[in-house]
Amino acid sequence: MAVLRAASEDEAFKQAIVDIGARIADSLRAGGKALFAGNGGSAGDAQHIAGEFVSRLNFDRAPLAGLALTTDTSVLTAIGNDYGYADVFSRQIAGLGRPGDVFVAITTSGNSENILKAVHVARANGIAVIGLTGRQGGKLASACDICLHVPSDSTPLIQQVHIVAAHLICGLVENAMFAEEASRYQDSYT
Ligand SMILES: O=C(CO)[C@@H](O)[C@H](O)[C@H](O)[C@H](O)COP(=O)(O)O
Ligand SMILES: [Zn+2]
Repeated sequence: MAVLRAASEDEAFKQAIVDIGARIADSLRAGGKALFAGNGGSAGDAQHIAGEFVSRLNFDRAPLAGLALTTDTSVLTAIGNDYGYADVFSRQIAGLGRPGDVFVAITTSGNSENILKAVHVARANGIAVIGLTGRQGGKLASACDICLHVPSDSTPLIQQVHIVAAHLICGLVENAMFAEEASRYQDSYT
């Protein structure tokens, strides 16, 4: 896949993976949590990665505090119906987020309104913002603490690389937080 090859040769992309892994590990060590959100396929990615955090990725270890904001249909429909779809994530960030948490915003365009509102609320509440996006990153790009850009403008191709990057990030977090267990695991995440 040409986009994955281009990403793997892109120093900024690789550095962002390392920086994001370190940033999330720092937050979790300090008692924070990682909140994930996205629309459509990226909602699936948010859930997928939160699942790795709370359950496990590569080896048995204690659960990590990860939460997808895309899963509770009562919450999503109540907010969507009573306030509007643009508020479905921002209201959850306001209610569930705490200073020191990390919000992982997954948007291929970088311009989804509900994600941008959530980013705004996160920043206002002392929550670090990590963006997973595409080549340009839209309005998200300038609002992130760390932004991972996949060098493509195609939503499905960007998403395919997002999940590769998210697995790598999760592996780095796991390795950073559970060094002893990680030393017994064979595959390298460097
Ligand atoms: O999965 C796909 C396309 O692969 C779609 O469901 C896609 O996620 C949706 O069109 C999203 O609404 C796109 O939003 P975003 O990535 O621009 O924030
Ligand atoms: Zn898709």
